[in-house]
Amino acid sequence: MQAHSSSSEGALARTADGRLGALAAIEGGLVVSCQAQQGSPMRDTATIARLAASALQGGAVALRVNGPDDVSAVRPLTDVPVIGLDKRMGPRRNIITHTDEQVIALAAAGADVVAVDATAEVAGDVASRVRSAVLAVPVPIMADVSTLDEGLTAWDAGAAFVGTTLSGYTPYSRMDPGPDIELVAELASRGVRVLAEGRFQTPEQVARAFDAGAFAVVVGGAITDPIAITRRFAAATPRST
Ligand SMILES: CC(=O)N[C@H](C=O)[C@@H](O)[C@H](O)[C@H](O)COP(=O)(O)O
Repeated sequence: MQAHSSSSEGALARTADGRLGALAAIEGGLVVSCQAQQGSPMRDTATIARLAASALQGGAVALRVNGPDDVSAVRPLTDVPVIGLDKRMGPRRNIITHTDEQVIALAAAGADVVAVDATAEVAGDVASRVRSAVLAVPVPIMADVSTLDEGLTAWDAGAAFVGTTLSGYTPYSRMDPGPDIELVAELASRGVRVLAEGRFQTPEQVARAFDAGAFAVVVGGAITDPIAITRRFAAATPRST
């Protein structure tokens, strides 16, 4: 078993330019993902900014925001960390930031943390992809992974956070209807700083992720997607087919 603590120290050292606050600000809190896909009535930068402001009033300790335009709009609203990503269509519908150009654009737009796709499916060589992103910008990198192996590799390559974001979205990862708390526990037990993310629907699940060792929990659709929220309630009605 490799020691994984050295990457943690590396992440802290990399953020000693004043960004150390990002780690401390996120620890033990709720991060709210404020995103809307093309085709949604919510897909409008001003609307995303209002979602972000609402999440902040509700107690979010950080925000996760898609694309440089939305990051730029949300940045001036708050001092809490903004995790930027750039989600594109590709072999699957949710390819997260996968080039250094995207990483640099997000940091330039004001992201305090940049999330990258660290799945073998997209990155191929996960270690090289993460290392390259780490060297490209002076802000911490969050590696969005789908499996334990990807998470450990990304952490050893210098990611400041590993997100369970993509578990259930690669063909080889665990496909659970709910959040992958098992992956959170597996990563945390190896000393990885884990952001639990993906398919959280209830506060009880959030508490379970912290019990499993999560550094913080990211919730998206259950808070910020009125279409998905409506569907959940509509499905409980006699009219639902
Ligand atoms: C897989 C993928 O595309 N995830 C994206 C990553 O940023 C977002 O669409 C999710 O909303 C986010 O991860 C939060 O997850 P959830 O909305 O399930 O709470």
